[in-house]
Amino acid sequence: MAIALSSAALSGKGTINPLTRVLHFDRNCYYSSTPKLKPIFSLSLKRPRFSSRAAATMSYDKELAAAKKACSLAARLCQKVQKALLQSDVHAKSDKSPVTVADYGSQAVVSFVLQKELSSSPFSLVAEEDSGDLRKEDGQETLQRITKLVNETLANGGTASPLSDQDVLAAIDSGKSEGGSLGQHWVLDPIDGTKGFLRGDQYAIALGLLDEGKVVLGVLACPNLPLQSLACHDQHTIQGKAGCLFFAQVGTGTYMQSLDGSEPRKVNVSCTENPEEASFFESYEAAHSMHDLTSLIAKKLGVKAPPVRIDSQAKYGALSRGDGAIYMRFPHRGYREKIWDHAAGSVVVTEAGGVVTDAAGKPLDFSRGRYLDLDTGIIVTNQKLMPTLLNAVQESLKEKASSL
Ligand SMILES: Nc1ncnc2c1ncn2[C@@H]1O[C@H](COP(=O)(O)O)[C@@H](O)[C@H]1OP(=O)(O)O
Ligand SMILES: [Mg+2]
Ligand SMILES: [Mg+2]
Ligand SMILES: [Mg+2]
Repeated sequence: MAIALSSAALSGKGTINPLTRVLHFDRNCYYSSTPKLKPIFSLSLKRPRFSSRAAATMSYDKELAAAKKACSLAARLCQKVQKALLQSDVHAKSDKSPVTVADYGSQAVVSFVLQKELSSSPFSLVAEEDSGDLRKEDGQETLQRITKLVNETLANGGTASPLSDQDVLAAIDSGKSEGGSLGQHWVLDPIDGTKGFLRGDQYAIALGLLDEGKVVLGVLACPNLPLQSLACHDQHTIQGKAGCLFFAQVGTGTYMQSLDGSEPRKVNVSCTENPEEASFFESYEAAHSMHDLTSLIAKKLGVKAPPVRIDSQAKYGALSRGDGAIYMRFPHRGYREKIWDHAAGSVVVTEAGGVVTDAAGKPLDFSRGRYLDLDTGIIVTNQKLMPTLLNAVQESLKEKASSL
């Protein structure tokens, strides 16, 4: 099927801009049985701590409900800021302050809501932002804007007593945990895809929970992601509603609902086995992932469709519902991946039947602190395609290295 997508279409707006790209998507089909792993990569789907699906379901229900509430409220805050940003003039768009306000505001809201909803449990949060700049003299005006925004958002969510500037700083700074392999730690990217946020395109509020170093639940709020599959859009389709909330709990599958609260539906990754029919996602920003390398891999695989380039962990969400079949991410030399950029996304995809590994085929290890210690890149696809993808990745990396 040939379809056309524009950055405007992907961002949930109704116009097609001159950057419209023609894309081919595989037909969506879904896993119905427990996926089996091929031995080429050393992944374990064992779920320690749980002896049954029921036990897994019971274990994190309360945490999941709190995480969904926190991310939905933070998404409202971000939407409000992005709307104001897009209505402002061109000069204001290159100003970084709106995204700063939304980043801090989102982190404060998530932190506050989790602590309030789960007040009887110890709280540890590994989050991207800290309040250092807001505590400086020239940060006071920004802090006041953030506090106002946070209070407006929480009042809409039913919290009556307003927070002070100091409460907001404390909520942001509770994200300083180092994580690790012991106990439970929340992992938050308050706005993942800041570039997309500023452009008016895709971004996500990404929240995961680690238990003994494993991601046991994840929530991805994607305010600009269309509810309909990206594979269903064409040039002539009027853009439908946008705003998706993906959530997954280990052992129970992945679900998606609209951010304004529709009934959740179970989602599954694409089951295509033929790489020629597969489409692949990658970063919109060439500075975040090597587009030349992914194009070499795609050529080797025989992928016919051009890449679908979108920002943020919205890629994991879209992949979990089968909008495309592959996600490849190869940051430039020297970049260190952080756990908050993949924790929520990885559990959303794996619970939908997908596999997430580094370029050597190893599972991502979230137990080593704030950074992921991995080999070269991150690749994501369904169980059947992974061995083929891994081969193509490793051959392409060798070719690239020998051509240098
Ligand atoms: N130089 C870089 N290389 C790779 N990723 C980056 C780089 N700079 C920022 N990022 C992070 O990449 C992620 C989004 O990438 P993409 O949209 O391309 O998938 C975000 O987490 C973004 O951080 P941030 O959360 O601050 O936006
Ligand atoms: Mg990020
Ligand atoms: Mg971020
Ligand atoms: Mg950032």
